[in-house]
Amino acid sequence: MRPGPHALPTAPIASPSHPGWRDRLLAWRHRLIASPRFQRFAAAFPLTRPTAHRNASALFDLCAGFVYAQVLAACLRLDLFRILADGPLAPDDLARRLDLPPDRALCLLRAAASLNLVTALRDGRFALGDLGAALLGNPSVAAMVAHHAMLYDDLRDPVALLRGTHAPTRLSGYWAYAGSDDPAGIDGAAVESYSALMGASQALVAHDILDAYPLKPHAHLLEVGGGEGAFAVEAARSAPRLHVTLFDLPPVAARAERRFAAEGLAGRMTARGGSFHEGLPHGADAVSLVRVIHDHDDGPALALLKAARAALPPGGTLLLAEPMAGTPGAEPVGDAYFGFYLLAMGSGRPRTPGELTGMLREAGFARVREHRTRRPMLVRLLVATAP
Ligand SMILES: CC(C)=CCC/C(C)=C/CC/C(C)=C/C=C/C(C)=C/C=C/C=C(C)/C=C/C=C(C)/C=C/C=C(C)/C=C/CC(C)(C)O
Ligand SMILES: C[S@@+](CC[C@H](N)C(=O)[O-])C[C@H]1O[C@@H](n2cnc3c(N)ncnc32)[C@H](O)[C@@H]1O
Repeated sequence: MRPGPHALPTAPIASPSHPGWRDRLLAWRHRLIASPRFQRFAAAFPLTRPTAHRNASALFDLCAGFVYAQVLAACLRLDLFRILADGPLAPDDLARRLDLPPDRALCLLRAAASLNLVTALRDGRFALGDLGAALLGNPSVAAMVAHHAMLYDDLRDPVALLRGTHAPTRLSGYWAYAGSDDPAGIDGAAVESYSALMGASQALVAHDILDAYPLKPHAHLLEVGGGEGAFAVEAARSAPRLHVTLFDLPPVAARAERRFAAEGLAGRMTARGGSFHEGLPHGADAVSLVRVIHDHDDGPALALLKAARAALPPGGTLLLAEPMAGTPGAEPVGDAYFGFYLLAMGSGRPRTPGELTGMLREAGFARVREHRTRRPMLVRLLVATAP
């Protein structure tokens, strides 16, 4: 387990012995909301009823979220959405296809319908729901849900995880490079599973990044921590004159190399193996870090940004793309999901665009701008220029 908590940027805090009027107002509001009498009143009074119901519902969802996630996991394991892809089916037919007793199948179908994963039709049959249909188009999400079994185990005692007293986590074993003293020495078997998961899920983010920042103006991209090369391949396809060098741990780079050959792109794409903690190859006019910086604690993350700066010529461009903390409308994705995910992994943390901008400046980049992506929940993009 990693040592103590990270130092975080601090904001001025009102002294608890002299609370300001805002603190007193907040304390009064919280006492009121905590009062069972007020809760009963607010749930009945027409002007407060909608907010009271919304809050009660939000709190219930927080209590029950892990059950909802297991309903989803069961649907995916039983292949329910693919079974329904050809059209609605009666519960008995579904029970047979799912290999479940009829009453258990109905239990799952009703649960899935309540979560908009499937739809209960008036004639008693069940059809795909909007969310189930969306999942069919994103097979990598199903792979993510399956691998969450490890995260479930690691979150069994969240306080031990926070205190650093947890036994070694399953995710820290899965992500072999997390906390490794010799990442370049990691063997092929240790990278196979996470590389395949990342390769599949890169489809979720690659187009969003390339649409937000077209690479056509560049001659040579160094794709750092590029995994099996899904982003690198999309980048090369989006800019037909672009040369791409992918840099990753040796066994991962070997997987990417095979992919470039299979895609017929070996002429302008190469993969190099090594550890980026030892520096980066020079010669590219753009460097990309896709879902890489958040894996690393502040010291190594800053060192990597400095290595990227050193690898670029004056005017060169750095693309930093990953899910970020504090994303408006998706705060729980960055701060809760990735915050705890990376805690379980034992390395890194999600950072706000402001924190990353500060690190990029400290690493020597001159201009940092955010380019809006289509789905900031999944990936945001900072583009920095080397002076
Ligand atoms: C048809 C008509 C007329 C109207 C329909 C109404 C309408 C507009 C409906 C919308 C339908 C639609 C297009 C829906 C689309 C939904 C999509 C695209 C959903 C996408 C969901 C994506 C999800 C849930 C992604 C999940 C990603 C996860 C869990 C990622 C995890 C990543 C990890 C663990 C990464 C680890 C890497 C590390 C270690 C942190 O570095
Ligand atoms: C979370 S994955 C992201 C992969 C890919 N960029 C994506 O978005 O799918 C992080 C990548 O960084 C690579 N990596 C981790 N430590 C590394 C190191 N010290 N040197 C080079 N690559 C490393 C991993 O092998 C992995 O492919």
